[in-house]
Amino acid sequence: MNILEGPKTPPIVQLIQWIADPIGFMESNAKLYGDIFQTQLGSKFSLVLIGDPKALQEIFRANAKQCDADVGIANESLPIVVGKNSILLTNSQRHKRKRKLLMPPFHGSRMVAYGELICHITQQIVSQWQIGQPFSVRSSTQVITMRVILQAVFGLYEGLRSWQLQQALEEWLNITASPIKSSPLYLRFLQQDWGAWSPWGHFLRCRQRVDDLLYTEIRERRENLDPTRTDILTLLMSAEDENGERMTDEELRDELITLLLAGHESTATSLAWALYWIHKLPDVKKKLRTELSSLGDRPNPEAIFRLPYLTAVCQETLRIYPVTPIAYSRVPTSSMEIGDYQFDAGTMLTPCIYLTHHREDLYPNPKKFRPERFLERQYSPYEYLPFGGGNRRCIGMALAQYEMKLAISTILQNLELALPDDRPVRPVRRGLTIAPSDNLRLVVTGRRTPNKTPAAATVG
Ligand code: HEM
Repeated sequence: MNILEGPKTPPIVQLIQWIADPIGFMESNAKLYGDIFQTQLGSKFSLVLIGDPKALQEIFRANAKQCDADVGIANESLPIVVGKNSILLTNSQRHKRKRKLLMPPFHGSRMVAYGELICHITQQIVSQWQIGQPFSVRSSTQVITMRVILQAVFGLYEGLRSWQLQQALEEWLNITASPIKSSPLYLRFLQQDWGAWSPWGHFLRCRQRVDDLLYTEIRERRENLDPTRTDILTLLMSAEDENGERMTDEELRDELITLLLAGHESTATSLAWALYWIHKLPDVKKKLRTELSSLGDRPNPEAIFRLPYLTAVCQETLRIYPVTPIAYSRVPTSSMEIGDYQFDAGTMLTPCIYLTHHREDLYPNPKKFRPERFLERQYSPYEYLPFGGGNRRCIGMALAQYEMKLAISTILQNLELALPDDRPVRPVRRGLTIAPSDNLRLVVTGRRTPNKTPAAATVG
C-alpha cells in the first residue's frame, strides 16, 4: 500500500491558499504529490483530492451504504440558507427518496417544454443591451438564468409576484455572494439580530421576505392546482414517493431555494465563460455560426440542442474551468481500498473535477480551449465530470446544458458582440465556484436579423 502524501504547510496556510487561489493550490500540489493527495484545510477539513479516473470510478460506483456524501466546508452555513430539508443535506435513504421526487421534472425528455421559453427569455434580455456600451457578462448572464429558474422551475411568469420575488432573491443572494456580508453565516458569534441594518438582521429579514413570497405562492398553487402546468414546482407538488407521500410546504420551499442556489449561479458562470471563449477565438465563433446557419430560419430548439460543434464548445467550456472544481466529498463508512491506497472510515474522498479535466494524458495541451477534442474521442464519466457523478450527479444537468446551448445560439443569432479590450480574464473564486474575473465585458457592435430564433412560447 502507498502512503498518502500532501502539503506540509500549516493547515491555516493551506486553507488561505485554497480560498485565495484554488487553481494554483490544486496544480502545485498535484505536481508534487500526484493525482491523489491529502490536504488539511484549516483545523476541521482534511480532504483527499482525487484526480485519477480509476479511483473516481470506484468512488462513484460505491453505493450509499459504503460511501456517503458530505458537503464539507459548506456544512455549517448551508442549512441556514437552504433549510434542513434540502437534498444537499440529506444522506442514505432520505437522499434516495428526495432524488426520486426531484429527478423526473429534470429528465432530458422534459426539456422540450422549456426550450422555447429559454430562447424567448434570452431574446428579451439581449434586446436591452445597447450598441456600443460594454456590459458585465456575468451580471447579464445571471439575469437570464434567474429568469429561467423563476419561470421554468418556480412557474412564475411576468407579474407582481415574479417581480417581487426576483427583487427579494437578488438582495438575499447578494449577501451570500459577498464575503463580508455573509460572514455571520460562518462566524456564529456574529449571528446577532441588532435590527435591519446589522448584517445578521438584514440577512434574516431578506430570508423572511423570500419565504413569505414563496409560501404564499405554494399555498395559492395548492388551492388552485392546475395539472396542465408544466413548471417544475407544479410537478413537484403532485410527485409522490414510494409510500404515496407528497412533499410538505416546508420541503417544497427548501428544495426551491436549493434549485435556485445550485442552478442559477453555476449556469450563469458557465454561460459567461462560453461567451468569453467564443468571442476570444474568432475561429470558434465562425464555426458555430456556420453550424447554426445550416439549420435555416426559425430553428427548432431540439435541433439546436443536438448540434455537434455547439455541444463540443459547451463541453470544452465546462472542461477547462469546471464551475465547481470539486464535487461533494464521499465518506466511506468502513475502511476502503482504492488502487494502492487504504482509506479509513470517515476519510473525505473528494473528486477533483479540475485536476481530472487537466490531465495531459486525457486532454493533450489542457490549457488550450479546443472543442474539437470532444468530436475526436469520447470520454468516460470518470474522465469528464463537470456535473459530478454516481448517486449525487447534478440533478439540473439537462436543464443547464439546454440553457447554455439555447442561450448561446440565441445570442449569436441576434447580435454581433466583441471583447472591448485585450485585458486578460482570469479564473477567480466566487463562493464555491470558479468564475471569470469581474473585468469580463462584451460590447454589442451590431444587431442581426432578429426573427431567426424560435417563436415565443410560455410554459404553464
Ligand atoms: C452548468 C451548470 C451546473 C454545473 C456545472 C453543476 C454542477 C454540479 C455538481 C458538480 C454537483 C455535485 C455532484 C456530485 O458531487 O457528484 C451538482 C449537484 C447538484 N446540482 Fe448542479 N450544476 C449545474 C446546474 C444545476 C442546475 C441548473 C440545477 C437545478 C436547477 C442544479 C441542481 C443540483 C442539485 C439539486 C444538486 C445536488 C444533487 C444531490 O445532492 O443528489 N445544478 N451540480
